[in-house]
Amino acid sequence: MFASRNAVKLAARAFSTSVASQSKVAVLGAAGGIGQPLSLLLKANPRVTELGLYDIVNTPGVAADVGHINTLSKVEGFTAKDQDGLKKALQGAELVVIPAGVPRKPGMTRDDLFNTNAGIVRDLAKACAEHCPQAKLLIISNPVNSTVPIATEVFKNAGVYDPKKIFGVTSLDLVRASRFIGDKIGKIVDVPVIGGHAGITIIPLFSQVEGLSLTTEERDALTDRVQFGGDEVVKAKDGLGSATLSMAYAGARFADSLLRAASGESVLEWAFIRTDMFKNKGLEFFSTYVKLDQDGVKEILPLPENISEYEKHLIQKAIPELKKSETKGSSFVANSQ
Ligand SMILES: NC(=O)C1=CN([C@@H]2O[C@H](COP(=O)(O)OP(=O)(O)OC[C@H]3O[C@@H](n4cnc5c(N)ncnc54)[C@H](O)[C@@H]3O)[C@@H](O)[C@H]2O)C=CC1
Ligand SMILES: O=C([O-])CC(=O)C(=O)O
Repeated sequence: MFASRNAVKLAARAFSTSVASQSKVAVLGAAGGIGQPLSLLLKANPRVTELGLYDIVNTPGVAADVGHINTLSKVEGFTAKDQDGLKKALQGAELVVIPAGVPRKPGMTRDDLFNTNAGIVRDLAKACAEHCPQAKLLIISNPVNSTVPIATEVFKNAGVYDPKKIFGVTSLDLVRASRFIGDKIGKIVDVPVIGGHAGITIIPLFSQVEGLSLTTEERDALTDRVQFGGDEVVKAKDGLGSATLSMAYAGARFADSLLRAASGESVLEWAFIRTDMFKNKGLEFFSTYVKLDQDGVKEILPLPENISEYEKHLIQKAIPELKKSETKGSSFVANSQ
């Protein structure tokens, strides 16, 4: 009893303490492997005043369970069977987090999920554009490098697109990079990760970690581990899906950053967003360093000037891959009009 009360306090303390006036967060895919622990962490966040949980199945149980946690936020769960369930989950949302869709099995790439997840994200984005066009969208569903362009095209078609408000969540890459370096140096430091969220498009910037010295072999091995960290979990889960708990942690952290920014704090984050940074290469989306405010992205910061030659080379290799995924996503929406 005492332990569980402390656990809630500890979870609440993991987030910042002053509470914004009203912050409804909707989770689409709330009954899934990520959706459940993410809903739990959001319920423990004192900044969240209301949770709208939506999934095609099983959401009432998740809502009832999470709803017993003794923070003051209201929790409602809806399924596809409920009349206007999706609309009710979305109305009034400040943030919509989307982990809906299928996860990988061993041997698959994230792009292999496109055929199933593209349509799911397109349809959920349509509902967001209709019922909460001002909300910030946090897209977790893979392949992120394509699902963010998909949501963007949907919002453009609906005439409500604001590039400051659509985010691909790449926070898990930062969490992993920080963890793997932590193992080496014995303390937890931030490691910037830029690019995208699939294999070689994931680019950790170890050059930006103050005082870190890596041999070429260590740098190559750590870069590879961050780029293919998702595969490590897929393999270990052996057919039962991909990262869920670490993703929920990373997603809750990113949501908290946006809620803090919404309440007036100046917040710096890394996210996959619309940017002109590589416009000359025809690329529209890239994960990079952003300042957040109450409207979402306030400013996109330039890449650090002192990134290494090795990291510059990784960026050049990632750009064509990113471009391919981006075009695949936007063409999907254009062809499914
Ligand atoms: N961005 C990132 O760093 C990461 C992304 N992912 C991705 O997140 C997604 C979800 O992964 P898991 O939670 O493990 O999968 P899961 O299969 O456990 O859960 C997905 C949930 O989505 C629901 N769903 C399916 N269609 C829906 C719809 N139209 N509307 C609402 N809900 C719907 C399902 O009923 C299920 O409950 C996958 O695409 C996975 O690849 C996973 C880990 C990290
Ligand atoms: O690997 C996957 O399919 C899930 C994911 O995006 C990750 O864990 O980074």
